[in-house]
Amino acid sequence: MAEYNRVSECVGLITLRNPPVNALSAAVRQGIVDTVQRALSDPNVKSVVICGQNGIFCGGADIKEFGSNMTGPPLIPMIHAIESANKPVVAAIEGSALGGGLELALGCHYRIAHSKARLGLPEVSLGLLPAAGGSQRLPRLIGVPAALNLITTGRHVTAAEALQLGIVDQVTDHNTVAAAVKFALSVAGRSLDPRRISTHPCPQQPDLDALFEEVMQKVRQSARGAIAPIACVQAVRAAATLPYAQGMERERELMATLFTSGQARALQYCFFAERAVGRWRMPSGARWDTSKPRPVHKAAVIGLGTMGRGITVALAQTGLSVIAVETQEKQLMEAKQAISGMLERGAKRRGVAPALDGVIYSQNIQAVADVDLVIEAVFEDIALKTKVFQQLSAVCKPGTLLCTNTSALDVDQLASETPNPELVVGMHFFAPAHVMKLLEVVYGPRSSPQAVATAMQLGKKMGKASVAVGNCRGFVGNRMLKPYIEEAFFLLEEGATPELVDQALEEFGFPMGVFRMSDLSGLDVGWRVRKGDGLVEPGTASGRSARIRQGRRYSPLGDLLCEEGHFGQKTGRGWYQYDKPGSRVARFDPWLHSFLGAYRAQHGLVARRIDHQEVLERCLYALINEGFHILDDGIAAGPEDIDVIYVSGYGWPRHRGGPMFYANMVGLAKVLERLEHYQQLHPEVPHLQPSSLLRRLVASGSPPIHKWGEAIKKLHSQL
Ligand SMILES: CC/C=C\CC(=O)SCCNC(=O)CCNC(=O)[C@H](O)C(C)(C)COP(=O)(O)OP(=O)(O)OC[C@H]1O[C@@H](n2cnc3c(N)ncnc32)[C@H](O)[C@@H]1OP(=O)(O)O
Repeated sequence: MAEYNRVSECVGLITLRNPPVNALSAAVRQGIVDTVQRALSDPNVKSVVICGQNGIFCGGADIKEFGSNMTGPPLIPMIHAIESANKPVVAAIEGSALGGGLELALGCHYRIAHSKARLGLPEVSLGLLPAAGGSQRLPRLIGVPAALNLITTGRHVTAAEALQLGIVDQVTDHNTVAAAVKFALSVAGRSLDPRRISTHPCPQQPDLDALFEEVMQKVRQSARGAIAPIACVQAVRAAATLPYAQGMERERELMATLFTSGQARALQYCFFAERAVGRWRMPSGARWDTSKPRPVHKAAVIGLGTMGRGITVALAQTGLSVIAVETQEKQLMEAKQAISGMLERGAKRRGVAPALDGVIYSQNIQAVADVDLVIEAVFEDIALKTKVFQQLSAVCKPGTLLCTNTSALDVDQLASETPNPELVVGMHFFAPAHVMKLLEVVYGPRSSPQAVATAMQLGKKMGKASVAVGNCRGFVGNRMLKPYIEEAFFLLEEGATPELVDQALEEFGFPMGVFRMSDLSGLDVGWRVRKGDGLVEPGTASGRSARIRQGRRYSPLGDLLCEEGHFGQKTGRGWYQYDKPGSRVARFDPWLHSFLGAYRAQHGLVARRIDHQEVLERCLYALINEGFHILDDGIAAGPEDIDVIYVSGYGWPRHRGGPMFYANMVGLAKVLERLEHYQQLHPEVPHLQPSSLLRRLVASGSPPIHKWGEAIKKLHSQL
């Protein structure tokens, strides 16, 4: 797991070997301890180089080991042994040096990086802190403000930035190991005292207290209840104010709390879940590893409204050539200007040239004749989309993949309007499409595995968390959102306020509660859908019967606000009021509160006191319950798919792992018991009726989440 060679006669070369990322597993740590010892005791060796195989230095501690009893040599003494060595040790950094990998490099006396390498201490994103001395060495090396920034955000820096910050000593465009060996030869015999970072004092910083106060405030605000970022600030404070040994002790104490926390488990689950969703599978048995994607060199986007523009930008930024089609000349010109602006701003942020030439604009659908893939993003209207699909089928070369960007329409129905339904998939982007991480790739029973593989690969290229899901109303994300929103409406009827509901959800960790979110996205969106479903009735009827529609409890509150022209932020009025249309600061709306009072009186509803716990249980368990239905129906292949969708697209707090992980943490029996409780109180609400999968999982002993897949298979085979 760590190979030893002597090169250039007097350099001991240690190569970490643990594919794919040379994580510091017990065997790798043992290998490092042994090979360092060997190099130091060999009188012919004057200096040492540590590198990683296959162009990657080290991806950090082996995260898979965290859940089990850790064995093997611990990291901290291993790194100390390197730092206190009497021969210079040089880290040759290619690919990544992350977490424990960078901490290992910080224990070395010198660091040489390849220009394409990335370095960072991302432990915070796993619910941890850099506890192999990273929180104590980095501030000593680069100063407190820069170290705070890196450690609390977990961001990766380029080699150029690492050089500028002083993390690395040299950057090379050539063979990094060769450069490190040359460097190691040049420094052999030099005094190492100034190179041992742990012996440095932290660089002086004026007004340290004010700095930590300010950073702590910022971190608390953005952490939304996550504890690791706060512990990171505390650890860096220890580096700035305590001698090294005491700082290390503080680092150890803080890590001990984080290491066993539910948040760390949730965040580490998210790390693996995000990778697991790439290994998609369909109910037909088709899978990621047996389905070859088609190459996509040229793509087209049809319809350049908000979604089409964002999708065009996302595609162009991957380096694809894109034909952007909009039939109306004025809209085409406006879109061209908007897309160019987005490309220019994005390129400026990333320090690259804007891909303006990658987009060709056209008013004519014939222009897409030779593309490999089309994403249709016209208005959400099945008749319009059907017409576009029929035109595309006539125009495109054989084999072109036809994708529809829809959040609600039936992908199968569209597919059935084309001569080649196997080439049709849904690509559900989230606005703004060039920014939002999530992409639902929606397959129907006739979508070919190759079409799914191609859309999934394209999503990955665009940097999206791409999740393959089956076709159903609302797919996964919006289907689960429906009971969540409905429960929030019911809570208002029963006595809650938008402020109370939102506060409970925001304290849970959502960036916005359901009502602030609804004001942002526009109340008219849901109104249009409910009208389409025949649920909206002109509103003077009163009493319970007026609130039962299509045989189930219905709250017309959202419809009534829309009838008043209160569409949310865009009209300046919604569940809150705003200074002016378009303004974002939500304020208490006295009108809304008297409206709610009058509504309750009209319907004979008596307001009662509702607490945060009830808000969370009713909104979240209703949403989770729908997640179990989705798993049972085979719409999502596993709980990870649902959780990645919710964390990357719906603001579910990452440190709570996603709705299904949260249910697993709360305990399935408890979720079932609370759903049964609320269902008894509200028998006319079907979404509170516990899913049969949830019942069966509880009956089978509530297996842990990583065993649900197996349990579901077994339960299905028993049906
Ligand atoms: C005392 C505690 C001390 C230290 C704490 C730590 O060091 S915590 C770990 C800190 N390190 C990280 O957070 C890095 C995590 N990894 C990554 O960011 C990326 O994997 C990386 C290294 C940039 C490579 O990205 P790439 O896109 O090339 O590959 P991918 O992410 O798909 O990973 C490939 C497979 O490797 C597995 N993996 C990656 N890192 C680790 C790790 N640190 N431990 C265990 N496994 C790791 C990853 O799950 C993938 O596995 P697969 O089975 O193929 O899905």
